[in-house]
Amino acid sequence: MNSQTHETAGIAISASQARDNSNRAPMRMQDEKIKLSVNNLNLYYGQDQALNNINLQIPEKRVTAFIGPSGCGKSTLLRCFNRMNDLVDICRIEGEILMDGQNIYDRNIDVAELRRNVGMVFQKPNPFPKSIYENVAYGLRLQGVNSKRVLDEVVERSLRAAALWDEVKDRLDDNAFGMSGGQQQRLVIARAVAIEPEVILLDEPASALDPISTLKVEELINELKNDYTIVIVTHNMQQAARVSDYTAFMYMGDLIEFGDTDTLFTKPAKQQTEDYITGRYG
Ligand SMILES: Nc1ncnc2c1ncn2[C@@H]1O[C@H](COP(=O)(O)OP(=O)(O)OP(=O)(O)O)[C@@H](O)[C@H]1O
Repeated sequence: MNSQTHETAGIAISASQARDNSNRAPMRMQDEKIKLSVNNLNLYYGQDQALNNINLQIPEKRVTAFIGPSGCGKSTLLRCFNRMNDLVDICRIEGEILMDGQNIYDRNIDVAELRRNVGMVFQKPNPFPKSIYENVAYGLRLQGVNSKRVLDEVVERSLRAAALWDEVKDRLDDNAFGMSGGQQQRLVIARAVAIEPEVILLDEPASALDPISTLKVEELINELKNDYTIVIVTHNMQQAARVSDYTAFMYMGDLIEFGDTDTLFTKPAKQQTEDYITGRYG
């Protein structure tokens, strides 16, 4: 063990244990198909620059985590992938983000269509004040799907995908507000999955949940990556080590280091990454 690995031993053990438990093959970026490619991205809120020349490639059907201290730009970068920042008047973007080779910031991009392909789940579960069934069916109804047979199928499939079906199948007509916080968060994930996006963005999806619900959401993320490209923002480094295949460490709007999660946590290339994962700041 070299000195760097020694110094990061606390996290290194958690990361490797987490990976031992998950049967994941070692990840190599050169073997991956790239889903999202961030090229020379600068983002400003008014006069303040929040992202500085970010270059990053997000592999398909893998989990990529963004970590870093509060205010470093993790959520801002995440929100670039479904153009949520368009809703902030003072926000301005330079550079490009390619999804399957197409710049999502091109003038002719249909942003509503983009957001159907890039679903998003927030920190606080936000079900609609409707039944469990109608929460999941919502996106399809918006698309004009009214066939009960189709909706029934999609609702069941999505709730199964979100590991929630067995818990709620006998109370689909109950209001979603009667569910626990952890169930609500899985319901919101089912709602996102129902419209079959290609990418799912998760912004601290477990930070408002108890440890058991957190574990369920983490297990769910591990399942979902079979079908979806997942990008997750988390404050919790053990969580990043447990759920992600690749990790990006950000600091003050810069992408400091990006790599496969094992390497980043056990042999970080940059001193700043090592300082952060060993708890020296943040
Ligand atoms: N809507 C906004 N208007 C102006 N500035 C913003 C806006 N949203 C974020 N910022 C600023 O951009 C910077 C990055 O914020 P961001 O929320 O992306 O960081 P973060 O790493 O996700 O933080 P946290 O972990 O605390 O959620 C911060 O300085 C923040 O104050």
